[in-house]
Amino acid sequence: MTSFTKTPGWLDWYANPSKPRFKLPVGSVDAHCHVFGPGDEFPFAPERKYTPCDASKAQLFALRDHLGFARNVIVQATCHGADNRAMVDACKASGGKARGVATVRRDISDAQLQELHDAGVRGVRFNFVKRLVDFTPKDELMEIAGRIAKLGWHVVIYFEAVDLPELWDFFTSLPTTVVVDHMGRPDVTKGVNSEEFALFLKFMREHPNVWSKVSCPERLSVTGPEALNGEQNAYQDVAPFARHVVEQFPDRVLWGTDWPHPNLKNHMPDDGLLVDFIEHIAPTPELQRKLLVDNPMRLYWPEEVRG
Ligand SMILES: O=C(O)c1cc(C(=O)O)oc(=O)c1
Repeated sequence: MTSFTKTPGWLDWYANPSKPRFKLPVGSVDAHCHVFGPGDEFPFAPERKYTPCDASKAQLFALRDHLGFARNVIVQATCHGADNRAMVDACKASGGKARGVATVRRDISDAQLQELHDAGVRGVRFNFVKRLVDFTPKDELMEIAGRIAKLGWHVVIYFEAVDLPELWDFFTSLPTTVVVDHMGRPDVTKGVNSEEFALFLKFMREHPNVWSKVSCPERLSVTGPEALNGEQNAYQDVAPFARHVVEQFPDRVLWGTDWPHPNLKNHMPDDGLLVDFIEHIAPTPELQRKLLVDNPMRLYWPEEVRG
């Protein structure tokens, strides 16, 4: 029995997901997923903004195998704050099949950074979504970015589209590869030709060090239909956004399930059907291979990539 009480209304991850119809390329990477606790083993952080259900490494690895992925990139979830133990434990237990993205504070020592590196961490996450984290001063983040750059790591940024103008100067002065979570959370009701999305595309076009995860249609969608009950055309309002980014920047996109899908309010998607969504955003075998294999391998397992 866990000693934590979930946030009221919390939706647990979908049990018994379907087998995807879409056949993932060999060596595909789920490049955005999390572990939650288990809370009794790896307590959630006191400063967290939500308390989730447990989602263990064994459950993540079972999902990986069921869906047909070869590897995972485990991103530190905000409910664990800067306590990376659950994520690090999962990376170490994966037998080299998982790499990690950590959250660190400026007081982390060089030796601790090296320990994270040895466990498989290759990036840090800076979060600007106000419902998830308290504000961290930009000079602190820049100092961290300078230190992790020396390890060859990158910075993952999570923000809402409306905040991009204010964050632009900070983002464009980061000294590393910069990976945007969930396409910078566009408001899909504004349409793919909106000024807001144009700014995001400009951000990527003018800065070749910026990559994007084309993930989380279930989070961004307003009209669905939801990836449930065998739906093969889920999230039609999000697909044009993701497809646009994939086609414009085929060598700088990543895809992930976002399992166990923190903070969804309306529904919990069937992860098998989420995988089927990939064909709608990366319509050719070449785009699929880049999105799911070549790009994540280059970023997270460069030592295994020849040339
Ligand atoms: O939109 C979210 O609620 C969310 C939260 C987290 C996290 O708490 O780390 O991560 C995500 O990728 C998305």
